[in-house]
Amino acid sequence: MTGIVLTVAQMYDADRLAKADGMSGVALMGAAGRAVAGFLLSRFPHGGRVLVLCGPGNNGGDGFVAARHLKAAGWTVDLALLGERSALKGDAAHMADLWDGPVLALGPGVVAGQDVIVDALFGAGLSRPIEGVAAATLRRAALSKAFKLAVDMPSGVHGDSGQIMGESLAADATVTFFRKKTGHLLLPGRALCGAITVAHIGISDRVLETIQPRTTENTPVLWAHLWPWPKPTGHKYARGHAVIVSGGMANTGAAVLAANAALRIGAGLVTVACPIDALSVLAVKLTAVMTRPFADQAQFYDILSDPRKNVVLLGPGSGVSAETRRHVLMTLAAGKRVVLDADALTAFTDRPGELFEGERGELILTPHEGEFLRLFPDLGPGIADKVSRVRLAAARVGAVVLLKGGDTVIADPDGRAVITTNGPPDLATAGAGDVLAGLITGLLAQGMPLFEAAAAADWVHGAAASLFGPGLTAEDLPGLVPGVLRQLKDFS
Ligand SMILES: NC(=O)C1=CN([C@@H]2O[C@H](COP(=O)(O)OP(=O)(O)OC[C@H]3O[C@@H](n4cnc5c(N)ncnc54)[C@H](OP(=O)(O)O)[C@@H]3O)[C@@H](O)[C@H]2O)[C@@H](O)CC1
Ligand SMILES: [K+]
Repeated sequence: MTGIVLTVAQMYDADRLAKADGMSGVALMGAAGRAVAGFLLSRFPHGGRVLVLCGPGNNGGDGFVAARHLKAAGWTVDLALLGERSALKGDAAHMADLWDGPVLALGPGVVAGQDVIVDALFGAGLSRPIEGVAAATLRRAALSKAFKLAVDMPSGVHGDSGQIMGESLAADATVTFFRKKTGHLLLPGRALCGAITVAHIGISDRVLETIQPRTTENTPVLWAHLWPWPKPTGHKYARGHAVIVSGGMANTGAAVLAANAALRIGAGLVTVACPIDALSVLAVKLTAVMTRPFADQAQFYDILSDPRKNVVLLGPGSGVSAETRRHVLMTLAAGKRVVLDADALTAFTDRPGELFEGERGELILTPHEGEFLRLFPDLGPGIADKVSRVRLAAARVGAVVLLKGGDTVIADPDGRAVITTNGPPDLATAGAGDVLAGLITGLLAQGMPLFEAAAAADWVHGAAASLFGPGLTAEDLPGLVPGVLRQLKDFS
């Protein structure tokens, strides 16, 4: 059960189920606080001076535990609490009673040259924007050169959405418990967590059988077993035939990027279908990729009629037009596996229903945020976290939806979702989306299931970009794929 990510509500369920199974709240909190202290003891073996910022709930309770262990290990510990000590309840009150040092009143003045700041103000229970003295203290702490360790979540980051509520404190590292939460992986939250350690605090994995989480971090564990490695007995026709529809003469670049990517990731054959005027341009740019011109709809349909052509990518460079719309609808009706990107999505602005009606083959949509909002104007960022939004869209259209970004989310209509975290910022470059669409198309040609193909392609895209680093352009990406495939082959 690797890579599983929980919502805040699911984490509270895990807590409840662990307690029903005999774990005590004090034992859980004791383990959580010990894990925080343990992180610092191994990171700073010579000790130091630490400030522990404690909030009024159980996140603060973890802070009291960590403070006690650090003091016992010889650290100089300053501890500051938001609110009255007498207002603490339950396990947090118990842990505060075990703390035998002074308790300062929280305020900016408590930040005073410490080596480490432990942020145990708010975790899963953050319920409104941070204001007042808590916000002022976090702002002051942000100016400190101290190493900042967040307990569970950086305070101010919402555990589900990763959004900042009012104020926040960027951490150098975060210690969370049992499993990561979606807010650790979605932006901007992920950027505030630093390196994340998941500590085991005695909750059994068995609780997951009841909780049935549906979200995972995108790693090869999810899909490497389905990777379509070529077989010794195979031939190119067994590896599928992808069709990529190009735009006209002035818009061939996107299809070229996608076609090269599809071939690199292993599609047996790739044909770029193009308007007649684009043929001479494409013929110069493509060698292993075939070209096939069409003059009208009948000829376009003729290209689709070959049953060996099993997947079609439309959208990159195709133009937002009635013709693009017609091509999409014809391809869907032909029962092919279809990848829709860019203009093929925008062409259905205000009429997305047309995409989702009638009999059709398997479909995946790969919008960026703007394209997503054109198709699903009621599923904007304001309504829920990104995972929930994409999941709703996928269920509505009965298609896999991949919403791009630094925190790409992919959802299947059956409710599964993944969050991709390996893409470096260098991927924000022209044409990178065309390469991604091509990678997905190439895996679909080889018969990989849609959801896993999208996740695998997105991960390979991120890994390829990471191999290159700064200065990356989209043209570099297909050539980096073999290096990633070699790593994957060792893995699987
Ligand atoms: N689940 C588990 O298995 C385990 C969980 N553990 C730990 O428990 C943490 C969750 O604890 P929690 O539920 O007590 O929530 P927490 O984050 O302390 O905040 C709630 C308090 O803050 C207050 N408050 C909220 N927002 C506020 C604001 N903006 N400004 C001001 N106040 C605000 C809120 O007030 P209220 O909304 O009730 O008025 C309430 O008093 C979790 O992150 C982990 O660290 C571990 O011990 C191990 C096992
Ligand atoms: K915190």
